[in-house]
Amino acid sequence: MNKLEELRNNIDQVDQEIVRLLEKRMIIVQEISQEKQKQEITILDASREQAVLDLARKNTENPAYQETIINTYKDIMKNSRLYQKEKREK
Ligand SMILES: O=C(O)C(=O)C[C@]1(C(=O)O)C=C[C@@H](O)C=C1
Repeated sequence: MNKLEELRNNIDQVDQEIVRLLEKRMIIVQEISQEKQKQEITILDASREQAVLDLARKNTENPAYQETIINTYKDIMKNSRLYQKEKREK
């Protein structure tokens, strides 16, 4: 295996874990969504999103990766809101 293939194999393994964890996160999002619907709470909670971003920043060890990881989290939460919105419309 050449170096590029080997590195891409490493990414595939990490991605497998990421997908597993994202699915785990979505199961919780689904439960939160139902609970917020029951309590008639809006989907967007800006202060909670800020807290999630603060924690992600704190958990990032290498400052060089911070911006990328924060942007990824913004995307994750944007899609989490989209999922919740689509569920409510059904
Ligand atoms: O914690 C919530 O209330 C959620 O709906 C979950 C979540 C998230 O994906 O982390 C999504 C939307 C909210 O704006 C805040 C956080």
